[in-house]
Parts: sequence; structure tokens; C-alpha cells
Amino acid sequence: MSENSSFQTLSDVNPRGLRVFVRADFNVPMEHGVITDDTRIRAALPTIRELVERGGRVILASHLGRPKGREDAAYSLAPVAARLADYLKQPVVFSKESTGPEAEAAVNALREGEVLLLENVRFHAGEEKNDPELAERFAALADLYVNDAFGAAHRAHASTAGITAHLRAVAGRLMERELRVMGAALQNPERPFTAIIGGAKVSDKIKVIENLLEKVDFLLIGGGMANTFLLAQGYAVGKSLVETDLVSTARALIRKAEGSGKSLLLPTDLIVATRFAADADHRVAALDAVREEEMALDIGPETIARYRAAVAASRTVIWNGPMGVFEMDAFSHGTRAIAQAMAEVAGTTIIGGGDSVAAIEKVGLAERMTHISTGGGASLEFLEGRVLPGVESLARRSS
Ligand SMILES: Nc1ncnc2c1ncn2[C@@H]1O[C@H](COP(=O)(O)OP(=O)(O)O)[C@@H](O)[C@H]1O
Ligand SMILES: O=C(OP(=O)(O)O)[C@H](O)COP(=O)(O)O
Repeated sequence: MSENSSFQTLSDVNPRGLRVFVRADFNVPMEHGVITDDTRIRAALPTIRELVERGGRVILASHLGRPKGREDAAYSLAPVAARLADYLKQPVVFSKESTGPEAEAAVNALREGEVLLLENVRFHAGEEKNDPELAERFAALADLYVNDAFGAAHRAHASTAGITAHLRAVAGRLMERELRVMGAALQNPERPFTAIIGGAKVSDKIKVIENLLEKVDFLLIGGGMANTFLLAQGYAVGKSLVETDLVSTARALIRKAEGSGKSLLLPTDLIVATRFAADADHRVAALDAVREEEMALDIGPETIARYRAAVAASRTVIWNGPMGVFEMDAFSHGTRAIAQAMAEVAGTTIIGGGDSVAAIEKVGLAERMTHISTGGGASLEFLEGRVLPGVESLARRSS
């Protein structure tokens, strides 16, 4: 097993009476101070509820946005405290400071089962620099550290990594689940194992493709990134989004797949339009029939049928990145079809964060997936096969 699977969890500790510093990822979208999607808050509730029930004195910490190391009211976590209190059905004290006397006083006032939320840790310039002195000040507030911030686990920051130099560090339930479900899929998948990779650019996901190609039985490529592969196969793709500097890389990946007996599936037809617009005229085009003035904005019906068949035959499926410009209805069919096919899989289905989560929610099939990651960048780095700094610094299980 890899390092990722040998960490300690809440099950390894007795939090009763302890001051427990819980690093969560409450980096939720907000408009004018109103939370527009609280998925990440809900995802952290199991850990918080468990610590409350087991008598911990719960100190919650998170970043919100990128306030550049300065206090900025627009990035205050105060609205998150209110939302947490609604869900937990108990008060959540909010401390306007995340270190120093005010934070210490708030922590000292906490009794067993009570909850405190600290202000945005990125109001300190030292947070993103993983400043040891700031890490020590966070650690001074607590007796135990719980990392439940999978979405920020790819960051080596003071509250996600540095703090573990001073406190025993275990994974929260969300972190544990993210690592267990995705780790099991990567290390010991039920086969056939299929990965579907889409989205805008090959450059963002080249390492993911390389790593997954070693592990999967089928790798399905869609979205804008497929165009670079089609170019590598010698097709003209008109005005489609392409990364010409990656054509040779794409060609090498196609060859690698051929040589290793893996099935790398690429589109065999496309939905093309002459404008990048929701109301653009569009048509189905074979690969050799894309005109100079056209751009590919979705996979075509034949491709959908082939991809659906591959997914239907699979026992483990990981998906990252839409198959087309799913935000526009006319170009959302490929993405919808993949979501539908995944919903019907009798096995493990994992959505690897980012836009694919928005896509799966848009089609109302989120409940039908085994796991939807709360991390975009973090899940990508995990799928690249990297050990995330926030995971690396967790206490090792001895057995
Ligand atoms: N054929 C295409 N041409 C241009 N953009 C595309 C195409 N297919 C998908 N996209 C866009 O890619 C974006 C998502 O890409 P990306 O950020 O890489 O995915 P994720 O967030 O899931 O990792 C979406 O906004 C989508 O509209
Ligand atoms: O929202 C996040 O990343 P994501 O959009 O890649 O999932 C995390 O909270 C990390 O935030 P950051 O990219 O500002 O470090």
C-alpha cells in the first residue's frame, strides 16, 4: 500500500476534553457575503459532529479565497459560522482572530462538545508560505490536529502541513473517505477499470493521463483536450481549441497505449459549430469532415455510444472533466450521456472534482455516484499519483 493509506484517523484518538484543531476546507463560493454552494460545509459535518459527540473542544480553521495575506472583510469566514450553526443545531462561536490572545480566550472558553470557528487563516501572510512561526502559533491553540481539508491537501501551508510539526495529526472522516475511495480505485480497482478524462486542456491533465494509463483498462478522452489527440492522429480540427505544442506528447501517449495493450479511446465523431455560443448552428461531423471555420464543442453520437458501452462494461469508473461545453445545452449531450452511463454502473463510480461535479449536479445524478470529490486541484494531483503534502504529514499508523 502507498503512504496515502497508512495514516491515522479519528478512530485512533480519544478527543474527550482535548482542544482539537480541525483544518477544514470551507473555501465555498460566495456572492456578496452569501454562500452560493455549501457542499464543502456539509462534507465536513461528519467529522465535526463526531468530535462534538465524543467530547472534543472543536476549533475549526479554514482558508477562504485568496486574500493575499491581508485582512479583507470580503473573505471573512463569518457566514460559514452561521451556516455551520444551522446544520449542527448548536452555537458556533466565531473568533475574528485565528491566533493570539483573542483566539486563545475563545479556545479557553470552549467546553466539551462546543465549537469555535477561527477567521480565515490566509489573513496571515505566513499561511501560504508555510511559515514555521505561524504554524507554531496555530498549534499553541490545541492538543490535537485533525486534517479534514482534502480540497486543500495539495497545499503545503502552515495550517495544512507546518502545524503537524507540533501536534499529533490524524485524518478527519472526509479526508479519510476521499483517500480511501480514490486510493482503492487507483491501487486495487475492481476491473474493468475505466477513466474518463475531459475538460479544456491536455496541459492541465497530462500527468493524470500518464498515471492513469498505467492503471486502467480503458481511458476515454473527450472535451477540448481530445482535439489535440485528433490532431496527433492527423485530422484537421478547424478552429477547435488545440494545444499544438502538445501534439507530439499526445502522439506518444497514443503509441504508449497501443504498445501496452490498453484501450485509449478517442472521439470518432464530433459536434461542431461555427461560433462558441449557445445558439450557434451545429452539426455532427465525422473526423475527416470538420471544416476550416468549424470548432468541436462536444463529442458526437457515435462516440457517445462507444463511450457508454465502455462505461457500462466497467466495474470501476473515475471521471474528471466534461466531454464538451456542457454549460451550453446544445453541447451538453456527451457530458450528460457519460453521467447517465456512470449512474447505471454496478460498481464504484468516482467524480474527481472540478467542473465534472457541476456537470453531474446539473443533470441531477450526484446521488447515484459512489463518491464525488470535494477537491478539484487536490483530486487531480492525487490522480497524478502524487502524495499530497496534507496527507504526507499525517501520523502514520504503526500496524
Ligand atoms: N470542446 C471544447 N472546446 C472548448 N472548451 C471545452 C470543450 N469541452 C469542454 N470544454 C470546457 O472545459 C471546461 C472544463 O475544463 P477543466 O477546467 O479542464 O475541467 P475540470 O474543472 O473538470 O477539471 C468547461 O468549462 C467546458 O466548457
Ligand atoms: O478550492 C480549492 O481548490 P479547487 O478549486 O482546485 O478545488 C481549494 O480550497 C484550494 O484553494 P486554493 O487553490 O486557493 O489553494
